[in-house]
Amino acid sequence: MGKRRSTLAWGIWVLMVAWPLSAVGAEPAIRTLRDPLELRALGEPRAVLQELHAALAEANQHNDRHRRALLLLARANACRVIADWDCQRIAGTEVQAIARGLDDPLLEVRGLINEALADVAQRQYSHAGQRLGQAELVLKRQPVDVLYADIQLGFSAMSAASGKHAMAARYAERGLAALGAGQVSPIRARLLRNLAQAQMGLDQWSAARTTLVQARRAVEAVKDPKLEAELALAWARLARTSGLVAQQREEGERVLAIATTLENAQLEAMGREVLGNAAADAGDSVAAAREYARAAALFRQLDLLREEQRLLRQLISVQARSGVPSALREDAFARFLAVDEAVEFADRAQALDEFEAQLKYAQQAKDVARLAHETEVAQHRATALAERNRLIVGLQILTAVVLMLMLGSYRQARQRNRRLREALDTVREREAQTSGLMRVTRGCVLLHDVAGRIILANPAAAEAFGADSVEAMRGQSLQALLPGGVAETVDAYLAKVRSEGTGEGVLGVPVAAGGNRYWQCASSYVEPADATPYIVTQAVEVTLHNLELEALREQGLRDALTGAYNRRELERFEQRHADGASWAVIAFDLDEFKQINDRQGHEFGDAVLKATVRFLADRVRADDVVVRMGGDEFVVLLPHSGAAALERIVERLREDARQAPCSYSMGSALRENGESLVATLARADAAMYIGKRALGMSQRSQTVLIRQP
Ligand SMILES: Nc1nc2c(ncn2[C@@H]2O[C@H](COP(=O)(O)OP(=O)(O)OP(=O)(O)O)[C@@H](O)[C@H]2O)c(=O)[nH]1
Repeated sequence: MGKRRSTLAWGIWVLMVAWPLSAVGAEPAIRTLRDPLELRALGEPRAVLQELHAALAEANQHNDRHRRALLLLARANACRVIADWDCQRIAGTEVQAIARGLDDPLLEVRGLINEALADVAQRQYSHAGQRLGQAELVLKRQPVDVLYADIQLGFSAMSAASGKHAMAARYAERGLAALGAGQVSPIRARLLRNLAQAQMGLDQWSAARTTLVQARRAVEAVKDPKLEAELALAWARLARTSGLVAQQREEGERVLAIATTLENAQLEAMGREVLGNAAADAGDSVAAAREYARAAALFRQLDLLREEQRLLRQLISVQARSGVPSALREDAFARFLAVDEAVEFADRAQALDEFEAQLKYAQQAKDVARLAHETEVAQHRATALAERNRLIVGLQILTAVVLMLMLGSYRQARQRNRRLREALDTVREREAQTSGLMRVTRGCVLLHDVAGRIILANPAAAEAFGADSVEAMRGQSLQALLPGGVAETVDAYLAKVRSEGTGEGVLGVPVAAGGNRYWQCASSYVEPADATPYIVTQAVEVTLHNLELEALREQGLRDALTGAYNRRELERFEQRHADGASWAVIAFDLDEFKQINDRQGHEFGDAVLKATVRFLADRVRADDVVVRMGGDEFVVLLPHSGAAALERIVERLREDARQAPCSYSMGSALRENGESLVATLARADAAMYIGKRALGMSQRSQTVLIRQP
C-alpha cells in the first residue's frame, strides 16, 4: 500500500512540477503572445525575474497594458521554473484581468492556464478544474490549437493527480492529436511526457519507454532545462523498474546539474532522491541514506510534506539496513511520525477536496459543454434578435416618417379643403345673391364681350329682347338681336365704353306697332388680371317716362284756355327753322274784344277765344302753327312759306272773316334776309296795327261779329 501510494505521489509530483506552460514559438498566432523574456525564463528564471521589474515599470509608464500582460506571463513562467506557485498564480490572475479589459481571449486563456497550473501544483484541484474549464470556453471565441493542447495538458495533469491514469493518457493523446503529428514543440514534448507517466501508471512500461524516446527527441528542439530535468526523472523511474542503476545515477546527476543551474531546490531534491534510489538499489545504504536525508531536508524547506514523508520512509528503511546510530534513526523516525500525522490530516482534507473536485469537475465538464452550447445559441439568438431589432427599428422609423408625412399632408389637405369649402360657400352665396338680384331686378343686366356677344343675361333682359330664356341669349350678339339701324349705334357705344371705361345713354328701339321703346343704358368695361375683358351693361326702359316728358313739354308749350301754342313755341319754331329756311307770319288781334267781355261776360269771351283758335286752325296748313300771344292776340307761323303761300292763306282768312266768331284785324310779313322770328313778328304786328288804325273806330265796331262760338 505504502509503495503504491509513494509511486502515485511521485508521479503526481513529477506531473505537477513538470507541467509546463504552453509551447514557445509553436504557432504564429501564439508567437505574438509571448515576450522574449518568457523563453529566457526557462533557462535563467531568476535573472529574468530581476529584469522584469524594470520592464514592467516601463510598460506601466507607457500605460501599455498588452505588454504588461506579456511580461506577467514571462514572470509566471519564471516562477513556474523555480517552483514559486503563489507568484505564478498572482501573475496569471492579473493577466486575466488585463485580458478582459482588452477583450483579448488568447491572453485570458493563458492567464487562466497559469492560475490552474499553480492550483494543481498546490493540490487545489477543484479550483484548477474550474479555471481549465473556463479557459476551454474562452478559447472557443478564438480557437488556437497550441492553447487547446495546453489546456488538455492541464486536464491530463489533473487526472494523473487524481490517480486516473487512463483519463490522463486520453487527455494527453487528445492534446497531441490537436497539435498534429509533424509538429515539434515543447508542448508536444510535455504531452509525450505526461502520456509516458500515465502509461507507467498503467504498468505499460514498454509503451512508456517508446513515448519517452519520442519526448526526449522532441525536447532536443527547444532549450528547456526544466523539461529536460523532468524527462530525466521519468527516465530514472523507468530505469529503476528495469534495475538499471547506472542509468538512474546518470539521470539523477543530470537532474542535479540542471537544478543547480536553475537554482531550483525542488529539482535538487528530486535529483537527490534519484541518486538515493540508485545507491539503495546498488546496496550502498550509507550513500542512499545521505541522499535521502538531503532530499528530505530540501522538501522540508519547501514545505512539501508528502515528498518529505516519502523520503523519510526511505531514509528510515536504508538507515535500518546501514546500521547508523540509533539517535539519528530516532530523529528521522520522530520527524516521520510528525510528518505522517500532518499528511494524514492533509490527506483526509484532500480526500474530501478531491471528492468534491471530481464532482465539480464532472459537473463542470457538463457545464462547459452546456455553456458552450448555450453561448452559441445565445450568440445566434442575439445576432438574429439584433438583426430583427434593427429591421423593426428601421421599419418603425420608416412607418413613423410615413405616418408623419401622411398626417402632415392630411392636415394640409383638410385645411385646403376647408378653405376651398369656405371659398366655395362664399362664391355660392354670392352667386345666389347675384342671381337673386339679377332675377328680381326689373332692369336688364347683360354681361357681354367687347364685341357685344352675350355671356350672361338676366330674365328681364331675356324678356326685353323677346327671348325664350336667359340660356337662349347666351352666345348671341346684341347687334343681331336689335333691329336694323340700331346696330351701328350699338357698335359706336361699345367702342366708347372700351376706350373710356364707362358709357351711358338712351337707346331708342323702333317697335313694329310704331314709335320707339327707349332704354336708359349704363355700361362698365371690366378687365380682370387673368381673364378675358368683358362689359357689364344695365338697361332700364324709359319709354313711358319719355312720353310723359314729351307730354309735359308739349303742355308747357300750349295755352291752357284755347289749346293753341303759347309764346314758348316761338323759340322752338325758330330753332327748328333757323338755318336759312323761309317762314311767314300772320298776326291777329280781335276787334273790340273788351266789349264782348263787358257785354257778354268773361266766359263768353273765353268761348270766343277758343272758337277763334279753331277757326284759324281750320284755315291754315297742318304744318302751320297757331300761337296765342296773349289776351286777344294771335299769330299763325307758316314754315317754308313764300309770298304766294302767304297770300293764299291771308286771302282765305279775309274771305272767311264773316264766319269767324269775332271780327279781327290781321297783318302779315315774310322773313327777310334770314332775320329772327321776332323781327318778322314785329313787322307783321306793325302791318296789323296799320290796318287796324286805318279801319277806324266806327268801322271796327261794325266788323265785330258776335255769335255763339
Ligand atoms: N274773356 C276774356 N277776356 C280777355 C281775356 N284776355 C284779355 N281779355 C280782355 O280782352 C280785352 C282786350 O281789350 P283791348 O286790348 O282794349 O282790345 P279791344 O277791346 O279789342 O280794342 P281794340 O283792339 O282796339 O279793338 C280786355 O278787356 C281784356 O280784359 C281772356 O282770356 N278772356
